[in-house]
Amino acid sequence: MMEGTAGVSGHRHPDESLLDNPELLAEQDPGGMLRFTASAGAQVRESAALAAEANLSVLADEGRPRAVVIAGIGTAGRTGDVLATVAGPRCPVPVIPHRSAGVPGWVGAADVVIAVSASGRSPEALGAAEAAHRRGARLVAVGAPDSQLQSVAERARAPFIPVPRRAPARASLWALTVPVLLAARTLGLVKVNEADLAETAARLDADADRCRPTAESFVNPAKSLALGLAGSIPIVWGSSPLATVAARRFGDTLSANARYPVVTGALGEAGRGRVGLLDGVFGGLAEGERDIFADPDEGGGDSTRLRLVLLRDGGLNAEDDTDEPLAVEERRADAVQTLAERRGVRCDVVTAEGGSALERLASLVAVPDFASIYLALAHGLDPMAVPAVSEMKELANQ
Ligand SMILES: O=P(O)(O)OC[C@H]1O[C@@H](O)[C@@H](O)[C@@H](O)[C@@H]1O
Repeated sequence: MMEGTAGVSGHRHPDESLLDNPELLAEQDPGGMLRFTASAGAQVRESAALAAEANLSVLADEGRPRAVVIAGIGTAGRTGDVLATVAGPRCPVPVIPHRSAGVPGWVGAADVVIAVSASGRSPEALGAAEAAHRRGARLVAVGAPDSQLQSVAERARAPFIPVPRRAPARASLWALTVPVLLAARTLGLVKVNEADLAETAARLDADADRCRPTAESFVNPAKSLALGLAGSIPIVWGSSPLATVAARRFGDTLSANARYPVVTGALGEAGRGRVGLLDGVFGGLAEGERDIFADPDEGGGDSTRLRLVLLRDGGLNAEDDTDEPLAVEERRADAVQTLAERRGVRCDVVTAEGGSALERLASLVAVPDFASIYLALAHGLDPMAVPAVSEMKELANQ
């Protein structure tokens, strides 16, 4: 164990053996981040039940809104990206994730604001809920029971979905996402049915089982993904808009849980610029320098390298003429794999599975979520407590 600056401690180099020692894993994860993450399927079921109890139907009384704004920060903000991608290009109204204080200037009585906050007290969600109320927009709020957000929603006579708090917020992605989707369904913006929710929950359960701490690295997809990434700079690209949301989520968890720098984005966009990273000092140039007789699995003290994680969707919308043709997406994903191989940059591929957009998203999020935690644990980092985030809040007085 190395003491870093300002009381931050951990191993500079990953301790791979730790991942196959469930007792030590539990010790390194005192807050139970693995357990919270394994509750993803249960979160889907619980939040669906909570949303059913809330009086969401009042949202539909005034018909289809002009636009929907999803206000929140961090993981709460990601739920807006999930809604936008699940609603897809055929969504009849704009779906706009909003991460800064208040709401956009144009929001008014014709619009719906969904304010989301796991703690129920982020200034961004609270400010948005208050602004929505002032401007006469329809409001729905999602967050911790008995929170400030609940009070604002009550004052505004707006539906509130009380999502039990699981600290930290990033362990509540599914608990927060489902009410957002169900509010949008009430407004006629997404087609998410009960079977989709049940199948998504079942997939999250099955993936949690494959990624459980007692499953050893060679059969555990999350442990092997973590070990592949250890010591490298991860580049995570999604082949479709849906896969790109999953890529950004992996960026969130790799940074917060494992404290790794990471580049994330859409492969289509990356192909016009950022793919150049593969040519650079952390890509082809570093690989060219490698000692060909060295053990390829040996971390060692030599140069840091990129590791590409490609999240491949494969898509459901082959018939959908407003989407990019599936064949284009597939060709581009194949191309970047070939390119990575040419540059000697190793590449992990996670391929979406499932019959609905939501289940496909879940299949791209679950294993990476666990991988980010195993990567933290391999470095002796508590995946739950992030001193820099708390210190930043203190310094900024938030
Ligand atoms: O969802 P709430 O509680 O508003 O938090 C929003 C965000 O706040 C930040 O400070 C971090 O804690 C994030 O992990 C979190 O997603």
